[in-house]
Amino acid sequence: MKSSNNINIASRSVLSSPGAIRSELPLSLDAVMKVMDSRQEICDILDGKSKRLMMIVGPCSIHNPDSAIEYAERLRALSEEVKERILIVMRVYFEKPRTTLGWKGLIYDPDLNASYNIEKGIFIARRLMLKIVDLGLPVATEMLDPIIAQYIADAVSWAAIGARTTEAQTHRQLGSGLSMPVGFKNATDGSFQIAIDAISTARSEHSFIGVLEDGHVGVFRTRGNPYAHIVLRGGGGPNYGAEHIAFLKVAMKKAKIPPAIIVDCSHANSGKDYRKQGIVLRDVLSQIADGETALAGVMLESNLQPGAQKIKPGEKPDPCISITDGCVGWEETEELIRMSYDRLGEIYGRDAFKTNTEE
Ligand SMILES: O=C[C@H](O)[C@H](O)COP(=O)(O)O
Ligand SMILES: C=C(OP(=O)(O)O)C(=O)O
Repeated sequence: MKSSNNINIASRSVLSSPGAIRSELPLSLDAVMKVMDSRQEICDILDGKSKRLMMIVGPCSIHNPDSAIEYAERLRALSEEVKERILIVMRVYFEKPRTTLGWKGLIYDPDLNASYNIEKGIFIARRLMLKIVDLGLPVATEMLDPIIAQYIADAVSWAAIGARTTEAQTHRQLGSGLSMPVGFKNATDGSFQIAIDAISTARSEHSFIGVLEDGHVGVFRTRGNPYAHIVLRGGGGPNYGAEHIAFLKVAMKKAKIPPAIIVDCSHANSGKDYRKQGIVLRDVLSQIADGETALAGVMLESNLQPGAQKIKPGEKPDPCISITDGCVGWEETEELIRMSYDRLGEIYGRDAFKTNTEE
């Protein structure tokens, strides 16, 4: 029969519902407590109640679950050592927003060969997130597809809305209903007004259509997310300098948004050169030393090995090197985190952090 529909659809298939996958891979009570506790720690940092620096650290994208676990084990051990002054949250990114075309992340294409076994990708991603939570590391991820959020959000402590989607109503609505603090990136051209608008929007109530636990379509009514905040990622040059922060704070005040800012040391802030992330981090720490209290956290793109590689058809990529943006390697990651720990001790004095460990 002639149809006016699905002209450009090559095929469709059923995907297990969020509820089905979540009950096959449930979050234990202990994991729920860990997620809730770390979300609260992040809120305390964003509120300025805790002087700790949040460091969101990890691969640009995960393409090999075993390497991600090895990375998480190292990061977990280090996070224990620095926890008095730094809250480490691991970047566990499974969805990549592309400028044009490219691999879209482990959830979309877990076999890295354009076979797009999305159901397999969701299982791998959720299993991995649960393992990382069990290890004791809070998880950060980008929420790109609003439906995918239903499959993984319960394991996530900090969410990002990326530069390419911050302006979208869909993502602002999604952010308004997320249970964890959500960071909106500034636009790819470097302007931050769309992020400020996104934050005000996500802090408000919304009604929209989404997918329910059982896979049916439903209407969601949200309360608004009081912990929507900004992430500066640069664009057309860096935007983390003291002059940018001062300018941004005026705009945030005007929009009645609390002054909590995260600086992404990668992307356009490093000119996409992973070796420059340390420069950004050091600048942020200097601003904190100069008395800037709005800088709540930083993001570092880091992997077991430094740099990036291209996926070659028919070849397995090195499991320890990024297949998206270049990352600092483990050695430099450790150095940067330890340097930040020492610097924060110098800035605030050792006693300033006591309340965080005496709980
Ligand atoms: O963080 C990753 C990338 O910067 C983002 O996904 C865009 O990548 P692309 O410009 O290579 O597509
Ligand atoms: C895609 C990312 O960043 P942005 O949205 O800032 O490009 C990312 O952090 O992986």
